[in-house]
Amino acid sequence: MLAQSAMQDELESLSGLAAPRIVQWYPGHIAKAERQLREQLGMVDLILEVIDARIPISSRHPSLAKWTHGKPRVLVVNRADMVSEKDRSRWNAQLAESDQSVVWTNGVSGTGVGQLIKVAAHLGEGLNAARANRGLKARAVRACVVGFPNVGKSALINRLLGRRLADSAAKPGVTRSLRWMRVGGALDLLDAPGIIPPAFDNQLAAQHLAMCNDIGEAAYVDSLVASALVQHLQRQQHTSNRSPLAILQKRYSWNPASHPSGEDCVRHIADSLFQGDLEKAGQRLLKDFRTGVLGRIALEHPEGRSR
Ligand SMILES: Nc1nc2c(ncn2[C@@H]2O[C@H](COP(=O)(O)OP(=O)(O)OP(=O)(O)O)[C@@H](O)[C@H]2O)c(=O)[nH]1
Repeated sequence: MLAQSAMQDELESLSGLAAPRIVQWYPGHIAKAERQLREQLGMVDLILEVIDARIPISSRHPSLAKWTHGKPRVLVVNRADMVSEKDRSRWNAQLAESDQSVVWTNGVSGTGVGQLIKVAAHLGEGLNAARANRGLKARAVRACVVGFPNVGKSALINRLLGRRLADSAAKPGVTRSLRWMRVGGALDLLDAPGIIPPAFDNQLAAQHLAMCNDIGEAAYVDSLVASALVQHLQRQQHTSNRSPLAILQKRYSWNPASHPSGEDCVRHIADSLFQGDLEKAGQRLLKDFRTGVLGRIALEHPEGRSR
């Protein structure tokens, strides 16, 4: 799978962080959805694997390659608007080395969706050429949209359909059942609920998913995840006055010289805005990150280092 070694490097390089513990639940409806999805995969021609541009390593489902048995997969890197152009081109260079087609999208504005339809149509032509050779009639290409919760699958499907059919909301676990939808005459789409592995062996990947709110039904302490996020940003060594840390300092009058650690930062916000309530401070900080108030921030980089 793409960048597995980079994933190890990236995640190991974070091991110095104060590590919040992420306890993941694997509720019955997710287990059922995964079972149904795996049954449907036999009927599918093409996988549209949607990942989060901020965490292109941690948001790849570890079992997908095994389940899809060499079927063509398009890597749909959604939330392209949430990372910088520089980060996108660094990832592009790395992703170009894999044999998967890669399309960057924005599920809200629809940027990249036309390209995605073109790539799917092209793969569909190959499929129908093979069918014609076997004396079979041409048919719509069947594509399945797969990914972690909250990465933007439903938003993308609505963009592909050109109308709002799939429920899309800023919280994980909105899509609860599988259903087929038709895009024009040439593409059938299977919308699937977000899937997560039954357990997270790698707590650091789980932290990244928690920071981005892509983890589905999991339990974690917001203040600890927020504090790990601040420490992560501190390691990225931005220098500009529009860097995430500079925005944080200005927004919360936070002085890292007197309050140096991520935990100090959360505590400072708690004391100054929330009468010492660390959880409210953690939630505010995570919201700032997730809504882009702190700027465009990629948490994972292809070189295997956080920056
Ligand atoms: N900034 C930004 N937000 C996006 C993008 N794509 C989706 N979103 C937003 O992210 C939130 C989650 O999107 P959904 O489409 O519901 O995600 P999902 O993967 O279907 O979620 P589940 O139903 O939990 O599996 C919504 O508020 C979307 O508007 C994107 O490319 N950029």
